[in-house]
Amino acid sequence: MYSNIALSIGGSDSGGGAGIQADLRTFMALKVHGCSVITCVTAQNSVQVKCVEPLKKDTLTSQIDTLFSDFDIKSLKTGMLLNDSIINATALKLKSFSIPKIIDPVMVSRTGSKLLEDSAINAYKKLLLPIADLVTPNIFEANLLSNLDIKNQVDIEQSAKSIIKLGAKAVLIKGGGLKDMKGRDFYLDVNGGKKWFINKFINTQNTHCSGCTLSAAICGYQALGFDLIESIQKSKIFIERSLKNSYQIGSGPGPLGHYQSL
Ligand SMILES: Nc1ncnc2c1ncn2[C@@H]1O[C@H](COP(=O)(O)OP(=O)(O)OP(=O)(O)O)[C@@H](O)[C@H]1O
Ligand SMILES: Cc1ncc(CO)c(N)n1
Repeated sequence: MYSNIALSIGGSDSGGGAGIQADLRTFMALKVHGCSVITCVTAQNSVQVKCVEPLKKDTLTSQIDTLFSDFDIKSLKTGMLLNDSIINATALKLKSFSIPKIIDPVMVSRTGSKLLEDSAINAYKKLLLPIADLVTPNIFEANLLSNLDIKNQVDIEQSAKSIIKLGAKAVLIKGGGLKDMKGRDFYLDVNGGKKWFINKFINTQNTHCSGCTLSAAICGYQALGFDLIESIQKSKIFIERSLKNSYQIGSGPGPLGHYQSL
């Protein structure tokens, strides 16, 4: 029986750069069997998100139930959850699973489109952060979760403290959104454990869904049995290699090169 199984709960990116497609590629590169629960379908390429359609609540929950009734899923991550209703339904299901849960609070695409309705930020704070083993906001998302305007390293550490107060067991704030912080991510946990995880700056425009890839890699390494800190460490190596191997497929930022990573 093959038991290295991970689950991604998120949106489909028709361009194949982000969302479920990026997560499954990441799992595959780590030799983890990837399952997926689609929350919504996006019509997306490298320059725009043209339309978004959420799935019906029953279709969403049925995917989760069907997977857990048969597979021994070892870890899971969430990505694009779009609205209150999807966050509510997902949180209700996830509460009962005692596997590592990584919450990537996807809010806006690299091309600037909203992937989360404004009114749903509170649902993230109330329902998902309290059940998160790790939450992985970028700078923009950390600002919204902590009501700050992060400008530097000190602000990042302050924001992480606020996010822990919302109930997450650990937080990893990704520095990619600040000019001098690309590759530098700050980790803080509920026990006061803290660490800067740093990878080399890679000079590329092809960073479409570097965030999805990082959280999927952490989830994948946890499915392989590594603890959280080891999983983050390994994922930072994975992300650096994937950024080095990234490529352009349209006129905007291209995807990461997961396959060439190992
Ligand atoms: N140019 C870069 N060189 C090296 N590492 C980078 C670079 N840009 C981002 N990273 C790293 O990639 C990971 C993802 O960070 P980023 O801040 O880009 O996430 P994100 O904004 O959620 O991405 P996306 O919205 O595209 O999914 C982090 O570990 C970050 O440090
Ligand atoms: C479906 C989906 N999930 C996540 C992102 C984040 O970049 C995206 N652009 N699309």
